Amino acid sequence: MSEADWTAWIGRTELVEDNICLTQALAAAATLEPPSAPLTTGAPLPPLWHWFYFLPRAPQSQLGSDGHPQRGGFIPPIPYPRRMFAGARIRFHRPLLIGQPARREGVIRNITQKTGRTGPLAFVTVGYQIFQGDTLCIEEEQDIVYREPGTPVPAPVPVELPPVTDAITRTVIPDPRLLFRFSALTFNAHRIHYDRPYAQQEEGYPGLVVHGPLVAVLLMELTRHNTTRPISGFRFRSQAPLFDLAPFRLVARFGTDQVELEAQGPDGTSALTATAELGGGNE
Ligand SMILES: C/C(=C\C(=O)SCCNC(=O)CCNC(=O)[C@H](O)C(C)(C)COP(=O)(O)OP(=O)(O)OC[C@H]1O[C@@H](n2cnc3c(N)ncnc32)[C@H](O)[C@@H]1OP(=O)(O)O)C(=O)O
Repeated sequence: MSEADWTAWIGRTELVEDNICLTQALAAAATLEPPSAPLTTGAPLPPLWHWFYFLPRAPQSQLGSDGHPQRGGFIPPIPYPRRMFAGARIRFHRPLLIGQPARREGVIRNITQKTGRTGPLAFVTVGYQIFQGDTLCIEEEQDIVYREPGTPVPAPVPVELPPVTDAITRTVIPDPRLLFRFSALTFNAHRIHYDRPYAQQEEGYPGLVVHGPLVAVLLMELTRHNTTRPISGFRFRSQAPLFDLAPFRLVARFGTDQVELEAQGPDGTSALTATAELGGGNE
């Protein structure tokens, strides 16, 4: 299938309705262990937790061998086999309220083909708007990248990371239980996150791959628990994969109106960078 055929997907839309149910928020809280008060019906859903709703509904018979829904429905039929979450940009207008229905309108915004250091890359940019009633609560753009089979990725060689004195840090142990729970919360059956022989033999990774959105959520959690200000925006880019083979470090540097965030791999690689915008200031 040619690139021209994929680009016919630009403008394709998808509507998903859901209830921002308490059960799912409690499952997320059990996984992420926020230090704040337990969530209740009517409370605001923490930022980025909308990823635990509007879950994929492809029947089992319509999953691809990688575990994702077969392409060619909403997502274009890019022929490259290896899918990764590359990044996202999000604006939070008003928190979603737990216990109320919501709807997510999606659209394929763009499809671009590039050649990276690792080989050909096809980026699909998906736009989302999430509403409760008539109120636009969240706007988001996600970049998904598709890659050809490549040479196996070597395991990172852990080094002693330099101490950080001007930032808040947290070390995360990405064990398979955490990855499994995050896959379950997002109903994401992609086998690179839980099926080690598949991740190693079919996609060439040295271990289970840590979800980019999990790292982003953990950085958001670090941010929101260290400020009283609302989060008005968030953007991140996954630059290198993290694996379940060794702990990684989260770093949050608070500025006046924004927080610069980073996830550092065990070898010191900057695996994911993000920026959280703080609202409620003097703007
Ligand atoms: C959920 C879920 C899946 C996952 O969570 S997978 C785990 C999370 N994601 C990752 O670990 C991805 C980590 N990133 C990478 O491995 C590399 O960035 C990637 C995507 C393989 C690209 O590396 P390259 O070395 O081949 O690319 P270059 O640095 O040479 O750049 C080439 C052009 O591509 C643009 N680009 C690169 N990375 C990104 C990115 N993350 N976001 C947007 N654009 C990117 C780069 O700017 C270059 O563009 P030019 O226009 O300047 O040529 C699930 O599946 O649901």
